[in-house]
Amino acid sequence: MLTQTLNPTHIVIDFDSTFTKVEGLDELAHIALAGHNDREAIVQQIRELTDKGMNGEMAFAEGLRRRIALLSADRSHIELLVDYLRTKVSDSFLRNKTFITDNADHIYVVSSGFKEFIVPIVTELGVRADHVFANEFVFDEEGRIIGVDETNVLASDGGKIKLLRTLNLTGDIYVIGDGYTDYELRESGLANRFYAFTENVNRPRVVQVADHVSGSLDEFLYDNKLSRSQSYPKSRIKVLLLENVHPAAVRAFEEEGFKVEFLKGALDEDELCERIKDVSIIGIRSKTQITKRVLESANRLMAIGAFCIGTNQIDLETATERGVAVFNAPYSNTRSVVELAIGEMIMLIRNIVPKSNAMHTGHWDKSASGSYEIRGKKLGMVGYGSIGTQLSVVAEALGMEVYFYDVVDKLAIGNARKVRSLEELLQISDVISLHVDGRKENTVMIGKAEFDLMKDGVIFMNLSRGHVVDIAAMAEAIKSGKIAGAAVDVFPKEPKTNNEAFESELIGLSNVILTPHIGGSTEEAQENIGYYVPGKLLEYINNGSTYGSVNFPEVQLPKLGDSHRLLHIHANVPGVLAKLNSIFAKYEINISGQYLKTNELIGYVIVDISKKYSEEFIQEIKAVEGTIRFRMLY
Ligand SMILES: NC(=O)c1ccc[n+]([C@@H]2O[C@H](COP(=O)([O-])OP(=O)(O)OC[C@H]3O[C@@H](n4cnc5c(N)ncnc54)[C@H](O)[C@@H]3O)[C@@H](O)[C@H]2O)c1
Ligand SMILES: O=C(O)CC[C@@H](O)C(=O)O
Repeated sequence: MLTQTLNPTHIVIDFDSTFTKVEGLDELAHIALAGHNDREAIVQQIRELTDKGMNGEMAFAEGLRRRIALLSADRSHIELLVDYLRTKVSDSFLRNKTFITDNADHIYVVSSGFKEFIVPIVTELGVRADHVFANEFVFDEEGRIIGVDETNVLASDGGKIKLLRTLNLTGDIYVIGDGYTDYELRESGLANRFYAFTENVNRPRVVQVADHVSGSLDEFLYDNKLSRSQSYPKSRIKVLLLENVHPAAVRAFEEEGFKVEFLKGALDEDELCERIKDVSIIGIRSKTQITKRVLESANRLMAIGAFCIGTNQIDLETATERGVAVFNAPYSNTRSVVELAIGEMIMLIRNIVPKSNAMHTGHWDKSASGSYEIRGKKLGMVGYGSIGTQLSVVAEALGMEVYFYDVVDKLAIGNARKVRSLEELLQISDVISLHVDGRKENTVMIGKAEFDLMKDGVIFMNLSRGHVVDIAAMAEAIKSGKIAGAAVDVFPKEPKTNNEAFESELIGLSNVILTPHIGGSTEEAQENIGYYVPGKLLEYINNGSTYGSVNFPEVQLPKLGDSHRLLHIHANVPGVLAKLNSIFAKYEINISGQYLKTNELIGYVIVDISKKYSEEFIQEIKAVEGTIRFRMLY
């Protein structure tokens, strides 16, 4: 196994806000004061006293007595508190119950809280009752709390230090806690290390003096190479979400225990190179350019989520070569783009935009001249992918004759007709709509020559990618009357945020609808994407599955059973699998499942193995020539 045993190290763990997410005494007050007029004010007073004590800003004993005096609780409230605390055990402690149980002889809970509610909670997770050291309440005959057992050293200032001294533990002592009194054990010289525990609360003063900061128990166990529930602590996985992705995405990653940073806008290349250094997952939309330089700065990047359809903003080749998996949302906003395209073509063919603008300046221009129905008109689509095919169906339902040109031989839906060349499509269409992907080769695929081929008075729409059209040529075609109406949603240069100005030669031209790249920006689409993309990324991170990836060989893996999963990404050169297999044979590794998929650039091998293996075995796997990235899951 890759893990060491705890022996002869002892772990001393705090209870309130460490073992559980909350402060027991604060919660007891909340329960006991139910129905009391000043409940919130009193609980707040107790919280402030707790915080002062935890931050080392008030003598502990004084704070404790003042809190008890405010309490008004009895035994029945303690029972309710215990039930409540059962639901508030810190997630990482719950996950690592096996570790706690297996190492119970070396684990101590030392708390300034009270045994009456601590013992029932921690023993359920495997802590020995005789390893719990905490205060005890004094009750009156009716069971009301009237004080603290003053003979207990933990009721006095420096109580944790006095207590630990009496334990006479031999071997190293590591303290895990969120409060200053936990740090004092280290300061006193009794403990060797202090780990500031920040899963529930982050106290800057405590973090500042800590030897280490642990965002979860898994982090502590990982740092000390101890057996744990997570192969790599999720609290160390940093997710950077840019471009105002839907809050559902933030929630999905936070619920998973990842560290999430959220920005409304995009970042330029220099900023991104700096910010991406310690990021494991990045989420972007269409504006963030993930260039080769950005990828080379990304030391820990495992996956990119494009919260949109297009992935042309990502250097996919470099991402693949560096073993970074890319996922997008291929259908989540398709319908939104289609609906906008339909609405716009009707507005344009009816010449509504100049008429509406005139009305806003007080001009009434009632006339049918230059206004048409879309029924019976020829719609020519360039690109017959997800959006093209969906638009084809809706346009046909509105009575249009649909034609399309695609570089790939696509099956026509309904009565849509395939044409053999772009030129032919441009020549026959009354309405032309671009729905090609953003590959580099499509740069300026529509320029002066293509506009010249179009019918006079054509309606032209681009809701695909900005670089596909020569904007100067388009502006000329509008001014000359070749184009009678145009809708443009995407531009060669788009502002990074809503605060940046938009500049274009199309500004001010008649019967032109300009929209700020919002074809896919509906509440429905953004919410769909906000769930879909994190789902894909989490499947990859947690399970290794790459189904739906735009650059990785696709594998849909079964859930990890009672084994460890080894994920090996390597350059697609002959012989890697054979080398890996020879290492498995050499170390007599028991394999329960093996999967391999390759694409032009990389191979992706997934092997489920029994939990018994050595560090040397792992090192040898990592050293196989051609290895790009390696990780373990369990
Ligand atoms: N405006 C927006 O907010 C918005 C929203 C979603 C998607 N998009 C963009 O719309 C475009 C289409 O999206 P999709 O989901 O339908 O993509 P898709 O990949 O399903 O379809 C693109 C189609 O274009 C074809 N194609 C590529 N180059 C071509 C060329 N030169 N000539 C003819 N056909 C060509 C492809 O073969 C493919 O069938 C993409 O660029 C996408 O980024 C924009
Ligand atoms: O939301 C975006 O930024 C991009 C929308 C669209 O262009 C896409 O590719 O899905």
